[in-house]
Amino acid sequence: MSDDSRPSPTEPRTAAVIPAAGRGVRLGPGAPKALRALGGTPMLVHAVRAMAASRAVSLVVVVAPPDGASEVKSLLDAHALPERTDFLVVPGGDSRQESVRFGLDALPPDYDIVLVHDAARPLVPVDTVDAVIEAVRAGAPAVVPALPLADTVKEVGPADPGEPEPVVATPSRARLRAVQTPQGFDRATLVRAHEEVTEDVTDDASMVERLGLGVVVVPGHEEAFKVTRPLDLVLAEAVLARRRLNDGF
Ligand SMILES: Nc1ccn([C@@H]2O[C@H](COP(=O)(O)OP(=O)(O)OP(=O)(O)O)[C@@H](O)[C@H]2O)c(=O)n1
Ligand SMILES: C[C@](O)(CO)[C@H](O)COP(=O)(O)O
Repeated sequence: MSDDSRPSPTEPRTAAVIPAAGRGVRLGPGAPKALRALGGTPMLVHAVRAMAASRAVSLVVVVAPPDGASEVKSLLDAHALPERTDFLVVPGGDSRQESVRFGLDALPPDYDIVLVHDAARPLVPVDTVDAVIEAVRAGAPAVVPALPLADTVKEVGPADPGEPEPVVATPSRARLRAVQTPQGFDRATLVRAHEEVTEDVTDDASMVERLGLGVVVVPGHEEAFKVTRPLDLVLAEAVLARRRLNDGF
């Protein structure tokens, strides 16, 4: 689904919502994270291109920092993006959840499948995007790309001030997965989840889980990592430099 043609009129229409309204506190001082440069181009532009690389995606809704919607619009105008994809920019909210909801509210009616993709995962390969879309098309209400864990995980208990945290359990990692984006949804399911689930969650699929509906996993990709801390930016620059070398530009 990653060539230059448009999706056929009989295919379900797919839109991608990109929450990009976070500050990036863990990355350190500077511009909002999505606007910081990666290989000389704002991270958000990489994320938008990653979604638009899939032939199935015909609309990308960018959820901009609350006071930065016009800056983001100018940014998208200034960078080459595929002509077959439409773009919308809306202001974001105080939390990722709220930003995604604002993105969903802006979706035109004729989209059946919605991807939600962090601007902070700028390098996700198109094959991962397409695998998520295929699984939703095959009937899953919610799909997450995920990878097995490399580290052993400990659950810790509360600690007295100044004391080390006590380990209370070591879950078997065989069935644990580190979840990435884009997460893909049947649109009606995602909208219902955002209407009905009020607890704070860290990803959209957990809201669908709370509705009691099935969420399935497709293989994630190492290059879909999230740029969260300064070292992630170093890794992202290295991955991008390697791609540019391999592509010969
Ligand atoms: N109010 C918010 C908070 C986060 N996000 C987006 O959600 C994605 C994942 O969030 P994260 O990596 O945690 O980004 P930040 O919230 O910016 O990071 P931090 O917690 O370090 O401030 C990012 O693309 C971020 O822009 C958003 O759209 N609106
Ligand atoms: C959605 C997510 O990227 C899946 O791993 C993640 O949960 C976002 O978490 P964050 O704390 O908002 O970075």
